[in-house]
Amino acid sequence: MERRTAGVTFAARLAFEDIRHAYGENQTLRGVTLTAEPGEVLCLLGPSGSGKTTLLRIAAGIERQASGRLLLNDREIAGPGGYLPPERRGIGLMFQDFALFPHLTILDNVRFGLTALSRADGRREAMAALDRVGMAHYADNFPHALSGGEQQRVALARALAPRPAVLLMDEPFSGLDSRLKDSVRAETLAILREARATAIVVTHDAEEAMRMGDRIALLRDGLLVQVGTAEDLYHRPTSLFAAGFFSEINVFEAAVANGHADTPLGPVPTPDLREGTLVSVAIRLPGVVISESGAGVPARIVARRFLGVEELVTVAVPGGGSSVDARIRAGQLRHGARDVSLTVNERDILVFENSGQTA
Ligand SMILES: Nc1ncnc2c1ncn2[C@@H]1O[C@H](COP(=O)(O)OP(=O)(O)OP(=O)(O)O)[C@@H](O)[C@H]1O
Repeated sequence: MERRTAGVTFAARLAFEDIRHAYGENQTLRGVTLTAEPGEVLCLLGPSGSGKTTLLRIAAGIERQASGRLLLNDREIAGPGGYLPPERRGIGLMFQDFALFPHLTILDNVRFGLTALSRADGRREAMAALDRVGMAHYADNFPHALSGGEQQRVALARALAPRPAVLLMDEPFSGLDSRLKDSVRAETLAILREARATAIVVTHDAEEAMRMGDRIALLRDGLLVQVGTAEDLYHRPTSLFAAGFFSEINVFEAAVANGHADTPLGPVPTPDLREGTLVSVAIRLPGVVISESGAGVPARIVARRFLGVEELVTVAVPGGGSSVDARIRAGQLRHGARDVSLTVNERDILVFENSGQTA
């Protein structure tokens, strides 16, 4: 009997080439070019409505793009040259609610995608997939007997059982409570690594993207803003938007004068920018250092919020107009402290030329 995924290499390259799509007047994707490399976990990150799910639906073949090409291992699977229907792509899907069929056993749920196999082969493959996620002993149970995290693992087994060349996951952990989320996420990542699957994971949570992704593709309004490792996006964001997505920041607008941009926290050198250039200076919250004695910009504490390990402090800077936020180690500042001075860690300052973008 023919294997449904026969001929497909496990761990494939999936390339989006200038993908455009619209729903009526709404331009959802405006030319996205992006490649998921074999065996990597690529996270699609972006705010609600940025086009992440649409891109995933196009990859799966549920949606057909208006223009552009989709290539699986250099073979065009959607585009002017042809269109391969979803069931022949060897691309697996795991959606947000990962709904298991309540009336089927765990084994039958996993076997569901293996209909091209003989009964015995289907059972063997499904058991192997369940074993991989540590759920083989639940094979004869029904979904309602399982916790949310266990159900998620079964859903992962179901998605991996047909050995997809690429696995697409849309907010796969959003249904789990936050305590469970961390462990299930770590387990999922380990299973993806072991299966050496290429995976594209959609999330709107930057920390989740940093935890899971070998690389992260940041989307906004249907455009790819930046793609790179977590370190690239955190340390070298190319826009104020990217900076604001990966860290909490204070933002100050300024015009470059005498090689500096003036901020309420002091002048920031801008050696590469022309005089008069309008810039946004972003200062990460943990980069604002507060002390009760010592040099720095004088400021007054206006609010403090205890957050456990850290404390969120809001200070007013005389003549600064707006307030400044800082994240400090809890207990570092005396209870009742009022007049303080501020300095800034250089590595937490980012300067962006203004081009009409907002955080
Ligand atoms: N079937 C549809 N019909 C009409 N408009 C749609 C449809 N699907 C998506 N859209 C619109 O396309 C845009 C992008 O949606 P998409 O779901 O791809 O974004 P997203 O980044 O995944 O957002 P979220 O995180 O909220 O799921 C949105 O403005 C959305 O309203």
